[in-house]
Amino acid sequence: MDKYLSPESTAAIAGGVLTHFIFNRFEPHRPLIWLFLFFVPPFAVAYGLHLPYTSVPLLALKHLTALTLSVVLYRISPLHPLAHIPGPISLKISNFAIAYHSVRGKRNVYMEKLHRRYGKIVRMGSDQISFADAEAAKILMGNKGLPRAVGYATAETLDTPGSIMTSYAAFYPNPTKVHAERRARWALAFTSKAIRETDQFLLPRIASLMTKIGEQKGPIDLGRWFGYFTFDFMGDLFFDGGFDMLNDQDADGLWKIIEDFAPAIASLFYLPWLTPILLALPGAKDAPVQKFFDFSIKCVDKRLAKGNKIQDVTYYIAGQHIEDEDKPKPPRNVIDSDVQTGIVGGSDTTASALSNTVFCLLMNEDKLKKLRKEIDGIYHGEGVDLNDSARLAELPYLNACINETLRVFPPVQTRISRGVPRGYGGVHVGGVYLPENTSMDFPPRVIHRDPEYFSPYPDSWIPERWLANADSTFDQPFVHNLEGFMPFSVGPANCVGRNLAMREMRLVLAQLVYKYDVKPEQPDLKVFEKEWLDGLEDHQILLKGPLKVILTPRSAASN
Ligand code: HEM
Repeated sequence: MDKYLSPESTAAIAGGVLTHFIFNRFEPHRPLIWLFLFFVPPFAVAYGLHLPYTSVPLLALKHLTALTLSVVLYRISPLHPLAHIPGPISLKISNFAIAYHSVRGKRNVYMEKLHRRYGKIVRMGSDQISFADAEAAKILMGNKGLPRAVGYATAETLDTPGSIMTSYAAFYPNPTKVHAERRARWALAFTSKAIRETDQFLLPRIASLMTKIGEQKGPIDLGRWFGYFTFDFMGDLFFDGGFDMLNDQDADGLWKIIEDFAPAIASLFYLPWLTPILLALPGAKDAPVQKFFDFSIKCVDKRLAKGNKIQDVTYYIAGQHIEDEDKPKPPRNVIDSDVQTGIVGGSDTTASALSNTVFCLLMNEDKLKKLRKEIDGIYHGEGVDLNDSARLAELPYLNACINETLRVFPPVQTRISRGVPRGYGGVHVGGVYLPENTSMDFPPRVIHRDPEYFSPYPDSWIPERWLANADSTFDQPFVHNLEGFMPFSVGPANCVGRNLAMREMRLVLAQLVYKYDVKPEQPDLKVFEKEWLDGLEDHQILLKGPLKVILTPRSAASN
């Protein structure tokens, strides 16, 4: 006992608790300050108590143990400001646990389980909660809501400060203003007229996709082809072309790079302090994310060299539309980070939605037939060109299939995030108090499958629930509350590419279903389903296993 209560032990333990207090109160972010706080106190104790310096390692061990224990006990204690939010102890102790689930890619399934157990609000980290409540989401992401969580600092490197995503994050002094400026430029690129004009790239890309998939011999991974298509289209949209994955099938291995960095980026979101440390390590320059940055910087170089004659998305986000010489234009690093956000955010999401829609149709042959009947009907009955986006937008069953996929398998599965900024003073919502520095995820997948918003069979893919008079087709009380549908998020920072994505998906699905008979390579649907669901990995980017299908061109007779 004496040993533990010796003056040096008492001083080391007090130092550990004091260090915890300093971390908690001032949140120092610089690794040098941490090193100072970890290792200087043991030296100070040795010096103050006239102990030999050989005692420092043991003192350091006691200091760090006391610090760790103090942190852990505080985080699970009733004194913690998030103590009123239920959740498993393993998650309360540290953000490492949720970061681990993010690396594994099963955060979606895990969060779903936790919400079923604990309710709409779950503590999932020392300063993190998951909030599966549509009303709260609407308030907290609305016009007077909160900015994005500090986790977006992960994307802040010297090369990429402040994309449209990160500019709206809680660590900026005035995120609302900074984001509104960025968003205004982006919005110009996504007006209805601008979207219509993208048909000049979109339609040839879809034609190429349809031809290429038809040319392949044997079963194909259709999800991969959707990825090539959406990526090429983003190249057209941002860089006046130049990506050619449909032709070279990703000879540069760019999809692989994105798949490689997704788990790391997803988990670092919960540990933003770790990013600068990792970036300082030797070899960081070879990290997959750095390769992606290098690639996109070269693309921006080439695009900017072409000047302001091309009115693509980069034209607006680079401020090439600003004629007044005196008005400031976005700096190059902002253009780079905006472009990076756009090409990943616009390609992976749409490819995921397309792949999941095809998967669901393959699992439900009757619904695939129904969709085909609708498409054949307008093509043969009305002579509608299947490039006519406006007409496709009116098709009830096509839209029902897409919406139902976005509901059951939203491409952004569990993390639309917001944070209460430091110094903001905390917020009250739906009877819950969220102190400052709280980060929260709104998980679309969990909200969309809540029977309070969609019922009956909220986990099942039933496009009929989106049709007029749907209530009469169900044998149980019918709920269809669009407040609980947010695949593109809500509020001033919702998805700017929503209408374009819907246009892409309608065109691709209509033409695919019209032109090809699609069957899963795996004849046993139970196995096919299991393999597909097991292969879905939620790393914010939704990674997918192969969607192996056999395509047969529909003969003129069967059309
Ligand atoms: C099915 C396809 C898509 C889905 C499900 C989707 C979903 C989302 C979600 C959930 C957000 C986060 C919003 C928030 O934090 O509140 C977002 C933001 C964003 N998306 Fe999409 N997206 C899709 C396609 C696209 C496309 C095609 C583009 C265009 C290139 C795009 C560009 C963006 C941008 C720039 C933001 C940031 C908006 C802002 O901060 O103001 N997305 N998207």
